[in-house]
Amino acid sequence: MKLKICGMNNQENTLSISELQPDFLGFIFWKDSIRFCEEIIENIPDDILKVGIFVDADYNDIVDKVIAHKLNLVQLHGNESPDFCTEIRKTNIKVIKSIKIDNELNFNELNYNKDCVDYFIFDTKGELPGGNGTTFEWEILNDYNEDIPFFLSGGISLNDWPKLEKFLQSKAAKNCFAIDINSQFEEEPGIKNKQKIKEFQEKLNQMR
Ligand SMILES: O=C(O)c1ccccc1N[C@@H]1O[C@H](COP(=O)(O)O)[C@@H](O)[C@H]1O
Repeated sequence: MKLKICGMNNQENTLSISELQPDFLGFIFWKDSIRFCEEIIENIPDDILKVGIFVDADYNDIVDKVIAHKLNLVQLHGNESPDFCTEIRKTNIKVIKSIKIDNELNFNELNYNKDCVDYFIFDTKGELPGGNGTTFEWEILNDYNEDIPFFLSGGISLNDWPKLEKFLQSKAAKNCFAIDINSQFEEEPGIKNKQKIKEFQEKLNQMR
């Protein structure tokens, strides 16, 4: 199971967390986020894939940031349409599309296919477009029958491990590609706690 650590915005902390060799590091380019990434983070090892997170951003803004930060993937975390995702994907960048989950989501209504997205990220619906710090009932993913792989996200913490381990062994996790962690592993917005992440990663690695 792959690991994505999201909301990095500090050079020193990012390099320190990079030593753990996560599969993905995420950088938030939505200005209203408390984790907004202003500076270009340098010297991240090439085998860690860099994900840029955008919320209803302009096409040109996304393309500019992809080039400036040498991003490998973009995570579209707003109300981006399937057509918009397809246009971004045509630039040869992989697209992760966020789907906000509450108890009413009907997966049959998902109108994104493999032409427009490479992955989904299932996150909890909340006041903010992302980073709300709350989990959703993962059992709802029993209703997900598409073959597009997904990142599981939304308020995941170290305390969730027993529940997460059970979920990952269940049928609902069949297409789960990665676990995405963010606010629950922070000392302050954008600054991640290395020890907590290490502990979580070790548990996850035992399942690989
Ligand atoms: O974290 C943010 O500030 C944020 C802002 C706008 C869009 C996305 C954002 N973060 C993403 O939300 C998920 C869930 O975060 P959390 O675990 O609930 O804190 C996170 O992984 C980011 O991909």
